[in-house]
Amino acid sequence: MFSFFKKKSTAPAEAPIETPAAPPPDTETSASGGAMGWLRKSFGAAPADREAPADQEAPALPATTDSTPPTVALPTPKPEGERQGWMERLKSGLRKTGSSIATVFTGTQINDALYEELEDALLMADTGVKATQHLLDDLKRRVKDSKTTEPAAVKALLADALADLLKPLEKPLVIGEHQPTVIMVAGVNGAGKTTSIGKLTKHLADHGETVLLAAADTFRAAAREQLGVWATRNTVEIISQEGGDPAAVSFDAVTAGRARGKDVVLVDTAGRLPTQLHLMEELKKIRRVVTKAEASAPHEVLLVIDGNTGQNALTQVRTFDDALQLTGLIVTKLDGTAKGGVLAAIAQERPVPVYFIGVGEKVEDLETFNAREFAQALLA
Ligand SMILES: Nc1nc2c(ncn2[C@@H]2O[C@H](COP(=O)(O)OP(=O)(O)OP(=O)(O)O)[C@@H](O)[C@H]2O)c(=O)[nH]1
Repeated sequence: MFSFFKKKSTAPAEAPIETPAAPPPDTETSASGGAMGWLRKSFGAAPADREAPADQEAPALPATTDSTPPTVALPTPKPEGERQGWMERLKSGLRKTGSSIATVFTGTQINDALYEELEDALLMADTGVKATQHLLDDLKRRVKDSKTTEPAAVKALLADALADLLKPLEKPLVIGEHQPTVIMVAGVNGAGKTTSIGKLTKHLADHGETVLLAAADTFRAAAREQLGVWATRNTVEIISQEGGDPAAVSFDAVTAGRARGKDVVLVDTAGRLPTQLHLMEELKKIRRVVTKAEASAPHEVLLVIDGNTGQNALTQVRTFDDALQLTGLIVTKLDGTAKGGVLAAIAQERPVPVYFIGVGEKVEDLETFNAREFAQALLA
């Protein structure tokens, strides 16, 4: 599945633990735990040029025993069979979105009717007015330049236009530039946060990463339990507390992650609607308090969006980005959705990088986002 890179020494696996109540967020704590093995790797290529928020510009945590610079490399090529398998799942997941677009190209002529039909199909796929207009203009230019006369060839040109539009969203998640890499995850209820964190944890753990999970949903027992299951399954530690302040749990987790030499701290937050202003304030507080625990953190602020929600997902990206200065997205549930065009809308209107896309509930159904693969799968 994901591509991981070079691994240095590994430490023995730790037993999963449930920690006691978190300390107050304003107090520096020294959590127990021995030093772990150090790893330096990345999910892929160098970061794209999205500006880091001002409060993320503090120097990186120097607490590392590893003199090797972080690996920032291109994704490891997947074995042929594995790659094929993913493309098949992606294609089948996107079939509902793609089929109505693909039907447009079954005629014999390239004329206004074709473009009108295409416009309708793109809008129906929740591509949004701006991205639809952009794609149509770009496509017409490509058709003219290439003197294309076959509708089937126009479909290939649309795939090119779509891949170019989506390209700025393609960015790998880099792990290893900080010790630990602190990743905060937010999203509306049921978007797939905990599942995506679980899948990420599994892949990180499978590749020898030491992970600490923070169950910052202190109110919903089921959410903590769900995260706890992933922690146990992957033999990683979890900081969990019933009731109390989610920011305090996050603070404790980051402090413990530093003290125990973890590679990654993943903070799972409670689901909330962007319209619930007090809960959005709570998220901002978690972010601030994480920075108190580690000046350079959070290194990633991810929003998980449900691909089924189409244009609503774009609204969520805007609002959460304004509140938290997002560094990346995970788009889930692209399987069976007729609204997969929303990625084009995001690329056009709020291009926050898409680190992963999900096309199912299984671990292998979450993969890194590749613009060309996505465009090809959509118009297959
Ligand atoms: N079909 C499909 N289902 C998914 C995908 N990702 C997650 N799910 C399912 O979506 C449901 C909600 O996922 P959770 O991970 O619990 O969502 P959450 O955002 O943590 O939810 P809250 O804790 O309530 O905010 C679960 O049944 C998941 O199995 C996906 O890519 N495709």
